[in-house]
Amino acid sequence: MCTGVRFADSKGNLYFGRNLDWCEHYGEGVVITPRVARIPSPFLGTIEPKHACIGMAIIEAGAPLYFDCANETGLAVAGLNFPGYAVFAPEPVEGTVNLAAYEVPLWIASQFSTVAEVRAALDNVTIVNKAVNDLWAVSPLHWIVGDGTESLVIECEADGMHVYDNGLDVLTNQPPFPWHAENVRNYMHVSCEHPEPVTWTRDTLKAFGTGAGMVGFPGGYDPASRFVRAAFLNANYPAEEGEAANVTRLFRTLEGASMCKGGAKMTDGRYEYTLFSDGFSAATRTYYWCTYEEPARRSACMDDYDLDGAELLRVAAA
Ligand SMILES: C[C@H](CCC(=O)NCCS(=O)(=O)O)[C@H]1CC[C@H]2[C@@H]3[C@H](O)C[C@@H]4C[C@H](O)CC[C@]4(C)[C@H]3C[C@H](O)[C@]12C
Repeated sequence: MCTGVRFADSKGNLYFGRNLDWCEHYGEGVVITPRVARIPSPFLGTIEPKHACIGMAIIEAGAPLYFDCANETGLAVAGLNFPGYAVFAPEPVEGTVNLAAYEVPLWIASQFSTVAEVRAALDNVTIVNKAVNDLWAVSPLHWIVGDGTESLVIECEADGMHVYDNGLDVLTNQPPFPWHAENVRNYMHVSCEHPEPVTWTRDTLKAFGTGAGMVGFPGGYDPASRFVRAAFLNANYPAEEGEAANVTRLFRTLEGASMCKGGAKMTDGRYEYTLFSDGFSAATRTYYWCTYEEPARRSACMDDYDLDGAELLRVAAA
């Protein structure tokens, strides 16, 4: 499973991150796509970035296949698993902007600077069931896109593409986003406030202690439980000042929905767990990440690299 989260600081700077919950690595690393890079694209010919991007990716056939990425203007996107629901167009559709599913994050982050721009552009986009080559299958993903103001969700199903405004600023996995947005209503009673004593018949009931208002908060690793946890924490986390405190907020919120080995097995018997967490701060144009084995956060600031180059920069292994 995966979980994505977005929020902004008091100045409107985007903080956006995700957990990558899975059972194996793909050789991924932190990759910068500079502005002069020309990325081969099956339907567009090339993608010519308007904005430099940074994110977690593998590089295949000259293209950065981003799991998630962000750009220098403060727009970010993450792909999360959506199996059983994701259906992409079998063929490109003439007269539309045709994107292979693997290039959606790069296209969004390299071409746009706001969610509003992305929403408008998606009116004329077809996401095609096209693999980068014979080595990699098409992943059944949906995407969360965020900026300093808002976020949206893109889901392609058998009945076409859906673009949802996301008033909770989180995403997990299946079922589709509207189901999760309804399901959170089952948890409206969950509160971070300390409950006041109440009288039942002749007894006065007092809370055992802190957290009493959270009884009923779902603890599971299933997508619905993680969605509620991330949405609650994202909504209730107190506003913070400064980069360090906001990055801590991002990673602690993600940790609230993360998966530990031993909790959930995949159908093949392997444990699924949070291989890594990563995130972007638009305030400092810095990408942060940490892994399951090494929780100390590492970082790469876009300003420290040549964003006007033509070559993809693999900054670090995950
Ligand atoms: C497995 C990852 C999603 C994790 C997740 O959401 N798990 C949910 C588990 S469950 O089903 O809901 O049980 C996804 C997210 C991004 C994906 C990767 C990116 O799309 C980049 C390339 C794209 C290529 O087509 C396939 C390899 C790949 C390197 C993808 C492998 C895999 O599908 C990734 C890593």
